[in-house]
Amino acid sequence: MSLKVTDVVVRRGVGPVISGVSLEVHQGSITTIVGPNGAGKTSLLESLSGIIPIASGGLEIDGQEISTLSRRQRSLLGLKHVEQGRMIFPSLTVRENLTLTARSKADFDEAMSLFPELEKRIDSPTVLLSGGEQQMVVLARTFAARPRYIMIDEMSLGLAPVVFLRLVPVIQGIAQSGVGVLLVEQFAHLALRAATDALVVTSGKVSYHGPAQELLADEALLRNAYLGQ
Ligand SMILES: Nc1ncnc2c1ncn2[C@@H]1O[C@H](COP(=O)(O)OP(=O)(O)OP(=O)(O)O)[C@@H](O)[C@H]1O
Repeated sequence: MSLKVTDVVVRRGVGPVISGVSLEVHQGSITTIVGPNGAGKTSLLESLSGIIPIASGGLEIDGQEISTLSRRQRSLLGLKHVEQGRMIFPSLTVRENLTLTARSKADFDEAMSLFPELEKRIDSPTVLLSGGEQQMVVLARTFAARPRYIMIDEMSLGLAPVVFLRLVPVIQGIAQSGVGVLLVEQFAHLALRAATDALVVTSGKVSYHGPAQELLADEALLRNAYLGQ
């Protein structure tokens, strides 16, 4: 079972921003995508979830071709995208945010169990929560919808590394429950340490796809991943 991307091309404006990217995310694994600014990481995730079109190439979820399906149809098949910025409903409480996506009490309870520290805030409007807690709500709400694959874009934006560190074991817990995770993260070292696989995207192309530990161990490759040099 996997999310399989084959030779995907994405155009924005005049030219391609993704030029033939292939990757595969297996259930229960975490793939971290790194690459310099403007490499096309966000555009890639946006094309996979259906925010922008895939110009050519294939996208399969557990063997089913979905590249021509709408964003909503892809989501219903279990492909969820946590976009940049905290997508919470600020006036709703933590409980209400989760109720929007959980289809059963069991799903609700399992999502809450990811973040015991949210229990005491469960009836607070999410606007009153810290940035880190708000991201916990975003993750819990997404997990409550029983995804098969989750793509997470720059979850740490505006957060201190130490706050992001608290989110890492939760993302690993989500993967251990059988979800395939695709992570784009500015704190690349932290995100690579949490990952099984790594993908380096430079100028819209894959320049490395392999074990995350191997990338972490290769100084030159990692420098290239950050700077595109
Ligand atoms: N809405 C848009 N319209 C047209 N071009 C865009 C748009 N958003 C991004 N681009 C262009 O697409 C290319 C890839 O950008 P993208 O944001 O996907 O890269 P990124 O790797 O996520 O970068 P960053 O790490 O800086 O967020 C860039 O050249 C960017 O200028």
